[in-house]
Amino acid sequence: MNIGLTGGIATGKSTVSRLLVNKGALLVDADAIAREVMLPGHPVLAAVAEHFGQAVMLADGTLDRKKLGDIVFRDPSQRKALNDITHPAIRKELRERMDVLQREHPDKLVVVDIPLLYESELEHLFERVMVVYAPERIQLERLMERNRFTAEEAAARIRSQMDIEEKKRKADIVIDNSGDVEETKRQVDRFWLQAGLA
Ligand SMILES: CC(C)(COP(=O)(O)OP(=O)(O)OC[C@H]1O[C@@H](n2cnc3c(N)ncnc32)[C@H](O)[C@@H]1O)[C@@H](O)C(=O)NCCC(=O)NCCS
Ligand SMILES: Nc1ncnc2c1ncn2[C@@H]1O[C@H](COP(=O)(O)OP(=O)(O)OP(=O)(O)O)[C@@H](O)[C@H]1O
Repeated sequence: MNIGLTGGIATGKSTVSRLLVNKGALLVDADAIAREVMLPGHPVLAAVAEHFGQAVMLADGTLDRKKLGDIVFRDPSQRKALNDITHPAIRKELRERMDVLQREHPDKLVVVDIPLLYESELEHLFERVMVVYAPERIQLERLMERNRFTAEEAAARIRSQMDIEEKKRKADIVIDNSGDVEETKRQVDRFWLQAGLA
């Protein structure tokens, strides 16, 4: 069995995926793969440097993530360019890892955490989609706190994704993470029972 796990930036996807892993689920993490393809030596990083120029590279040959983020979260056409370069490789790796885990562990729940699942129209890959929800006000607060972003920087990132209310409407399963983590854990436990995984 598999689920796609999504939500908005900083709504709590990592928090919920950790709770699911603690219960025995296996995790594929798109953000982690996105970081791997940006490591020195990877052709995706070379293509990023080619498109955005040396200004987004640090002296040691690694990506200046802050600089690239400032560009792409401000400018939709540059964001599209980055997505066009990175997403095919991320998607391929994601599918491969998901297939291997499902083949090797047919009895386990495979959770695939993808921030841009709906934006990239990847619903068809999953039996069900779980959305981790928190209203935009809380999303903004947590994002500013965690990343030390200004309100403007945090809002630009939120605006670069589909509205969290729309994701909630599309979801097969909603985990509301606007309360404390204990409340979220209770919802995850309930899902686990209802899905027959206990
Ligand atoms: C622009 C980059 C370098 C900024 O790095 P930074 O360390 O500041 O952020 P990080 O990678 O931790 O991402 C944080 C969150 O931002 C959001 N986000 C990232 N990229 C995008 C994007 N292209 N569009 C919308 N939201 C995005 C996601 O919710 C993600 O969880 C980085 O996000 C990146 O390489 N993005 C392109 C790949 C991608 O789309 N990743 C997200 C989905 S797999
Ligand atoms: N229920 C909660 N109560 C208070 N803080 C929370 C709660 N859930 C998550 N947080 C905090 O909010 C921030 C965002 O959570 P988390 O990293 O799980 O979100 P995410 O959706 O995985 O983020 P991203 O989209 O950036 O990958 C973190 O600093 C986390 O510690």
